[in-house]
Amino acid sequence: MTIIIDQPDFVEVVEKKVDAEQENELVLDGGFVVPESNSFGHTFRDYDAESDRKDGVENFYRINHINQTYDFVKKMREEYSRLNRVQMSIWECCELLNDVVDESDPDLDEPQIEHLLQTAEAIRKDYPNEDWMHLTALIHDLGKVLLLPSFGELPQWAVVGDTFPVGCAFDESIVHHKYFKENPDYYNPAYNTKYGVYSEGCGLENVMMSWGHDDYMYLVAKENKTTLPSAGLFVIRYHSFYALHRSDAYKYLMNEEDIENLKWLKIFNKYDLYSKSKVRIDVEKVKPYYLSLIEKYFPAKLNW
Ligand SMILES: O[C@H]1[C@H](O)[C@@H](O)[C@H](O)[C@@H](O)[C@H]1O
Ligand SMILES: [Fe+2]
Ligand SMILES: [Fe+2]
Repeated sequence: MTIIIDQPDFVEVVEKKVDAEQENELVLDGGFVVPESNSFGHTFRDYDAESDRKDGVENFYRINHINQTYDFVKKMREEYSRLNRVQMSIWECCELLNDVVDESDPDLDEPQIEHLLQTAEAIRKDYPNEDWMHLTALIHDLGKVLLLPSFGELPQWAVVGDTFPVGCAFDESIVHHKYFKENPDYYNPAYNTKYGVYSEGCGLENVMMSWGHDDYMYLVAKENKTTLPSAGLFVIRYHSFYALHRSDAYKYLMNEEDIENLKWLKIFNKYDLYSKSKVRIDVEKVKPYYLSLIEKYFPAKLNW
């Protein structure tokens, strides 16, 4: 059995069938083995597969699509740019994430810290010299702390799930697109055309994305003056933007720098998605390595 995975147009990414004993798996990036199914036995990101999680995930997207409006996002960005809630280190935040459950994810019901380490360790194996990618992977979902009381205890629909631009038409490729019909922006002529409030090649940094853990963590990293390269910040900020990195929608909003950074995002996504498994990482064993990266790229305490 083979599964079809969108091919990123990046030379280093290759997929090939492996030998008979691993016949259910695909090799990616010259080492990473892409499992055929998630821990529930379904193909990844199958939002229609019958499972215990299906209805909950669909209901999540219904509420998400109804409420993520241009005005809502604007308010949230203003509110959270103040970063006046908590002071803590990156590692402290990783530990906090253990208390978080993500209701949007059909592929994962493990504690979030497992997912962070599984993603980071998988990338580290295949890209040993790109330490900034290891750290990017470790922190990419930290913004999910928005669900916790000291960060405003936002509802799931305002924190997790795939993201998409607001202020222009919602692309058909977005998961459960039909629920946008209940979003007021869907009927607003200022926001419901191809470009909406944007223009061709304006650059994603000028586009407002639905509010959630991606944009929040990007703000935290940037405002606390991380020295991660621009590709790392891009990965954090757009890793849930599946319409772009999976379906090639909204490409006309990108500028040159976005096009470059998208190559890394496509690589990152394979690890973010397919490393979700029941294989546990020994946290204490890998902790010193990640602490050294945190020290290299971040201040000891950050404002959140
Ligand atoms: O359900 C998942 C989960 O919330 C991830 O953290 C996010 O990045 C994905 O885009 C989403 O599909
Ligand atoms: Fe995420
Ligand atoms: Fe993730």
